[in-house]
Amino acid sequence: MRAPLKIVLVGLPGAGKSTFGRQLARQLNFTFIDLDHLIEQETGKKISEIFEEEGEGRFRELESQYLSEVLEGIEGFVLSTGGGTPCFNDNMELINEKSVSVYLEVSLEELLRRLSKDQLGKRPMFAGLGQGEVILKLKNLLASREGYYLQSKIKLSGDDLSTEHLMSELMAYFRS
Ligand SMILES: Nc1ncnc2c1ncn2[C@@H]1O[C@H](COP(=O)(O)OP(=O)(O)O)[C@@H](O)[C@H]1O
Ligand SMILES: O=C(O)C1=C[C@@H](OP(=O)(O)O)[C@@H](O)[C@H](O)C1
Ligand SMILES: [Mg+2]
Repeated sequence: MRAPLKIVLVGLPGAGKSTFGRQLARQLNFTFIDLDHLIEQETGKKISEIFEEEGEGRFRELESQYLSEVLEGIEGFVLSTGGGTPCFNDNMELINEKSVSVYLEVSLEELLRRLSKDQLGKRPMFAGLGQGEVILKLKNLLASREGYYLQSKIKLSGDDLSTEHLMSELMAYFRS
């Protein structure tokens, strides 16, 4: 039987939720679920196509729907959310009711470095923006979203987070 533990990673785009989540799930021998990937699989559309063809509102509906399906379903998983997931509907409340939420807090400078190397076209939040506009967008997103992220049960700060670090924070959380 799997440990009855549900870990949900939140944070801005580029924080490493998808990358770190996969790594953590492998180490814990848990199921890994990436919410964006699940939505793409279930709808047969890329996230960018959903934004372009059906609008952000429809994406947020799908996001809330699949979030609650995952949280009500199996045990023993690491779920990487999208950067906006905690900030719409009652998603953050649900995440905290059902799981151990973890905020990956990464500096804006490091986020910018990572996203600049990435294909920004895949990320609708940054589509069509130049370098100067990406940093401004990140700042605005942080200002409007940080209040949700900070409701997480565990906060991991730093640009070089390791799974060992998260494991020790998780142990401390369960001991307290
Ligand atoms: N710890 C890290 N150090 C350096 N680059 C990273 C790290 N984690 C992720 N990245 C890179 O940053 C980009 C964004 O990572 P990703 O996991 O997609 O973030 P998120 O899912 O939070 O948006 C990717 O190109 C990824 O390879
Ligand atoms: O910040 C956002 O609103 C979004 C972040 C994306 O996920 P990542 O944080 O994994 O890039 C994805 O869910 C969608 O493009 C919207
Ligand atoms: Mg991701």
